[in-house]
Order: sequence, then C-alpha cells, then structure tokens
Amino acid sequence: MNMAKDLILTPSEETTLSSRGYRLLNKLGEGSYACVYLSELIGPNEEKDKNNKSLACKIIDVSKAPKDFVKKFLPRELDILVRVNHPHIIHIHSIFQRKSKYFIFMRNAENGDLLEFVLKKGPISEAQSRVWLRQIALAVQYLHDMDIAHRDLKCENALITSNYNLKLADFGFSRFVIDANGRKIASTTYCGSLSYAAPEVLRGMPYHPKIADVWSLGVILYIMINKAMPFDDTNVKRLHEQQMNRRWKFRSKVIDSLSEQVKVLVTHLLEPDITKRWRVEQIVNSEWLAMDSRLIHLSPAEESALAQAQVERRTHLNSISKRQPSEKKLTQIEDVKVLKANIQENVNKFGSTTTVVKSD
Ligand SMILES: Nc1ncnc2c1ncn2[C@@H]1O[C@H](COP(=O)(O)OP(=O)(O)OP(=O)(O)O)[C@@H](O)[C@H]1O
Repeated sequence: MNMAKDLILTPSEETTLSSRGYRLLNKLGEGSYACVYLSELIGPNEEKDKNNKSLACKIIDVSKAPKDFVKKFLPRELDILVRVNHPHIIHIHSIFQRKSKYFIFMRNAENGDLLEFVLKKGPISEAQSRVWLRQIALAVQYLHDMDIAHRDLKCENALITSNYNLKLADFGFSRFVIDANGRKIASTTYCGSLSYAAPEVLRGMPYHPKIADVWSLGVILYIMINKAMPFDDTNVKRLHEQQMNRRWKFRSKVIDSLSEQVKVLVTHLLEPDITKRWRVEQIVNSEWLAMDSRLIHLSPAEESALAQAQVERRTHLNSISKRQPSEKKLTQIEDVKVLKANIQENVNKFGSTTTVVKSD
C-alpha cells in the first residue's frame, strides 16, 4: 500500500480508509493540531470522480489536542464545514471520524497558498488581485449571509487551485454569530493571526466578528499589491497604535502604478472606526472591482450559492431555536461516523464553475 511514510495510521485505519475508497500519499502541510496529506480516490470512487481532481486529507487527532479545541473549536469547524458549499470555498468531499481521529477529505489546492505565491512571485498585479479579492470577498459575503464569521482570514488560508482560482480554507476559528433569538453574538475570543487582526480584536473587548473579518480582507489586499505587511507587528501595543492612527502607506515601489480606486478600497477596509469600515457587500460592489466589466455580475454558481446562504441561515436558526443538536447530519456506520458523505452532485455543480480567471 502506498501510504505516506511519516503518517501514523493504524492498520485498521488504513483498511477503513481504503474500504471507503481513499488512499493517503505525501504530506502537504501541517497546522497546530492537524496534518494535511495529498490523497487519491481508489476503486469505484476513482471512476465516480469525473472531474479527476486530486484530494487533500486533513487529519485531526483529538487525543493530542487541548480540551478547548476539542470541545469548542473543532465541533464548530465540523458543523460549518458540512454546511458550506460555495465556488470560492475549498470543496469538502467527505468527513469521517474514527475513534480519536477525524479525516476531512477536500479538494487539493495544487498551487499552494496566497502567501507562498506572493513571496515567490512578488507584488500581484492589480488585475489579478482584483480577481482574487473578489473571489475571497464573495466567499466571505456568503459566510456572513449565513451568519458565520471566519475569524482567521489570512493569505495562508486562501488556497490556489491548478487553474489559479482562490479557495477559502481553514474554518478552525469560524463560528455562527447569532443566538437562538437571532441576536448578534459579540466575540470575546482573540482569534487568528496578529498581523491580520483588527484593532478592536487586539483591544481584547467584545467585538463584531464580521466587521473584524473585513479588516483582515484589507490586510490581504494590501499584502497582494505591496508584497509587504501594512503594519509592524513585532509589538502588539505599537501595532495597535499604528492601526488606530492609520499609520500605513503603500510601498514607494508600487504607489505610482496603483489606481485611485484600489487606494480608496484599502483605506475603507483598514478603517479603525468600525462604524465607518466598509462591509463585505461594499467590497463586492466597489468601483475597483467594477473596473473589470467581467467582474460586475455574479456567475450562476455564485448567485445560487448566495441564495442558498439565506436558506441555510434559516435552517440553522430553526435548529438552534428548537435546541436540536447541530450534529443531526451525523450518521453512524460501523465504527465510523460519517459527518459528510462524498457529495458528487456538488462537485459537478461547482466543479465547472465559470470564474473569471479560468474554470476549475
Ligand atoms: N486543500 C488543501 N490543499 C492543499 N494544501 C492544503 C489544503 N488544506 C490545507 N493544506 C495545507 O496544510 C496546511 C495546514 O492546514 P490547515 O490550515 O487547515 O490546518 P490548521 O491546523 O487548521 O492550521 P492552523 O494551525 O494554521 O490554523 C495549510 O497551511 C496548507 O499548507
């Protein structure tokens, strides 16, 4: 069997995975409590995967993770992963749990993450940044419409496919932001990476997580066009002061070539006053995005995903108001819990999405 050398799977886990038609290959990356492996479909599944996309498998071993992660963050991540379905969010193929391990099979992003890309290729042209910011902003708009905040938006969580489309990933800090009565829940947990955190998050007071997500989008856009961070984050106090005093500037190397519209957009996203900071809809409808006429209208897949967000939002609200366990989608087969089965129709629906760069 072609198992990854550095992977510690028991023989019965190997058998379980292969009986479900998956094989793990080499390691792709590592997070705090997870390892991600390239994987492939074997047997009858292989033929079913008409799109012939390679997969990545994130393995989380809860026996090695802290209680807070196991009890709070992981259940939220899984609950959200089984619900989301958007052309610019990494497609989840299936999720299994066996004993202490969770296996999340998802679309592999062959071209790594946005940070690696910028570091390797330098500042990204405005035309390409526009396409990518739009893709990630539409993914965030979809989440926000479902009343989900991502809370860890950063270049490392924007993955690039073989066709150079961006897919949002890593829902480890994401959460629903309304309670059973439909009231907004303010976040108190400090989440995400310092460099992308909004000033209100750094202050440690309750904050509106959707509005904080928009700040992080501003940092991502800044990084794309400058190949630099907007603020010095080596000292939290200084970072906060710089954010509050709007002490950032475009790099001299790029400033003269940038459009006024992109400057306006970054300024409205890196706005310390949350009452003035733009919302994600304003990014989607911004003059900067409209400079490329192909980007003005939603594709059919983008449009239907956005409509579905409203349906999912109501379903979630109903389920929490009736206090049904959110794991109602969970089914038990043998000793393996299947949290999300391989949903081929979604691959078909979104696998051929026409995005503005190339379809994938
Ligand atoms: N679908 C994918 N395709 C390709 N590589 C991936 C994919 N998903 C994750 N990776 C790689 O694995 C790494 C870790 O994945 P992920 O960020 O989901 O784990 P995590 O434990 O939640 O990370 P963190 O501790 O940063 O929150 C990523 O940085 C990326 O390099």
